[in-house]
Amino acid sequence: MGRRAKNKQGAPPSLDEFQESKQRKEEKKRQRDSKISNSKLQNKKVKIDSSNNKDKKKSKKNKVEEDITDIPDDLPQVDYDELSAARKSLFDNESDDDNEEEKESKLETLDDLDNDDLDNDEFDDDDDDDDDDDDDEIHEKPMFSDDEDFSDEEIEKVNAANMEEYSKQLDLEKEQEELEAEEELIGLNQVQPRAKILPPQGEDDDPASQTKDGAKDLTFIRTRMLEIVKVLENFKELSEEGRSRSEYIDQLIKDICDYFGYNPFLAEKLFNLFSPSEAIEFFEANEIHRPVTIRTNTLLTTRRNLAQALVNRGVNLQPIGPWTKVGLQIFDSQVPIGATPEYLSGQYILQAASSFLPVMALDPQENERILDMAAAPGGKTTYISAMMKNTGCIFANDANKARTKSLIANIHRLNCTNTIVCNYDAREFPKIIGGFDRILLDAPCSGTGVIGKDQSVKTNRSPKDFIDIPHLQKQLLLSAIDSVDHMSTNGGIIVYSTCSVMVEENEAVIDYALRKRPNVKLVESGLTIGKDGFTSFRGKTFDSSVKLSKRYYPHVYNVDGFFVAKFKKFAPSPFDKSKAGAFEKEKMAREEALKEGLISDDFAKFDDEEDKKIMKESIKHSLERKGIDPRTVNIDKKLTNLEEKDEEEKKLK
Ligand SMILES: C[S@@+](CC[C@H](N)C(=O)[O-])C[C@H]1O[C@@H](n2cnc3c(N)ncnc32)[C@H](O)[C@@H]1O
Repeated sequence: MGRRAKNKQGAPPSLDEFQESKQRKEEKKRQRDSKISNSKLQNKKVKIDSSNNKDKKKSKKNKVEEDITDIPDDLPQVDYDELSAARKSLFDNESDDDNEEEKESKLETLDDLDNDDLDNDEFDDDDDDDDDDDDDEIHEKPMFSDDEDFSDEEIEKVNAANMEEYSKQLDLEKEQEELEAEEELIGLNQVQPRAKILPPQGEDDDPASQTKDGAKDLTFIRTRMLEIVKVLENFKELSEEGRSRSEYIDQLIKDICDYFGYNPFLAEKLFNLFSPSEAIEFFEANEIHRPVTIRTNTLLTTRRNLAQALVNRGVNLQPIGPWTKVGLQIFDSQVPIGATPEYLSGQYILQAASSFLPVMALDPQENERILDMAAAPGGKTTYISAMMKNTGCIFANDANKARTKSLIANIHRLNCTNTIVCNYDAREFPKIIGGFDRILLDAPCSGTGVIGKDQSVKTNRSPKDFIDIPHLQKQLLLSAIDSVDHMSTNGGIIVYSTCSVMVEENEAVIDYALRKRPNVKLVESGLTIGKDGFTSFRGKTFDSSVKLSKRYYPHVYNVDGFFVAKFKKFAPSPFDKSKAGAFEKEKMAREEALKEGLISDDFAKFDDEEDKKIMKESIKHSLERKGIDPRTVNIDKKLTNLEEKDEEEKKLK
């Protein structure tokens, strides 16, 4: 786990707020950088007078107020005094403004809330303090107008009342601490000339990178990362003579591993996606949880009614942003969000904001036949169902039987009556059934977009994953394409999505599908936010239409890292009627990939010896569970029998 994750962070701001705050931070960072550079050039000790700082703080606050009044009309009016904000950026050497600190202190309470989507135990807490009085209040004091949906002002007014208590908690001590840290950092930059930031040639690391007891000095490492980024962005002027760009990059990646806790392979892969400074922003964003968000189940309620009910229970919330009419962001709550009567009766689902996007791109219509190929635990299936107003038919499939339990539970809770759950390897489609109007393939992936939620990704991913996973994704996508009806009146649509930021799992997969299935094309996703997909990456060029796909990053949009691409099938293909199942497809794909040199011989093979050991253990446990002493059974023979049976089944297939 990374250092900042350990110091558990509060929930960051809403998407719009996040982007505005980001712009302000960047401007301040630029000013700060030039200030530090000047001070270094002059090699003078910068004395920070605390009274000056107070003035500076005041003027900063005035500046923010000016900024707020400058918000264009088309953006939602955000009252910064009422909103929660992301924790102070690791590389932001100064506090943004007083409001930010105020927001931070308000958010301390949010540390208990976790945005682990649908399976979150914390939210499933049954400790529900709601009582009937609260419900009565809903009827006695309607807080929202009768419009179809509420206005942002309405929500903010109510939130203001709820948040008043928190807004009084301005933490002056914290402000002072931050100013001291700022002073210290400027001092550090001064005594360590930029020219000498790399360890001396031939030495493993700078002795100063360790504390007295031999541990990594994280303050030193953090400062060095910042300095290396500056050098890389102005290499000609700032690099040390005789040191190459790759030496700086190597050191930076080592520091990223030490500071944030990634394995070197993944750190480098992620680093390569961005400019050096943006990479640091990305790594930083992975240290904080994304905001807690819920999706209104419009089969049972409206967002306005839901918001009113939750606000009356003491939940501080706000619409996520203008791009969704069903999402609400939760700032904090006096009741467990996963156990309110509204939750239990299916009026909402805890769902990451980015998970709305593929369904919005799919744009399901009433009375259509839709396949959700990898559906568990059902966040997207239930949204599709709501968009179809419970008409038509959804096949919600998942290969993992255990996971279909939570899929079924969510479908029931959210009252989706147009859904059939099935449990196939989705590569079996269209052999099982084809001719769908639309298909969503929310593919299994490496999870590199959701590191903020699952820190284990930092150390678990290896080069093999980025061969095996895309290999499966490609087969699944071809199956999706072959299972769609190109004659569908309004459909013929396939949406491919992942919660990964890796090119191998995204652009490379959809480019592969375009090459293998010339009867599909990429079309506009209809999504109003997102960065364009890459059309080239590190020497690889993709079809120019790949630009139509959308990328989402935590540091840009304050949502999970995500990828969405929308295809339209306009002609049949010989594969539509293919009776090849998963086994044949895997075989064909493997042969093809071997020919193309995409995979090596040991690809997706198991270590037979290792495998045998595990199987023996499992047979032993299974005997014990049945009350049989394993010593009385010939386990080797049992294993051989099992292997023979397996081989026979394969042959039969
Ligand atoms: C990203 S998750 C899906 C999340 C889901 N769409 C949602 O919104 O709740 C990917 C899913 O793919 C499933 N999966 C993995 N391999 C599969 C395959 N070959 N066929 C079908 N499903 C598969 C996994 O069990 C996992 O539930």
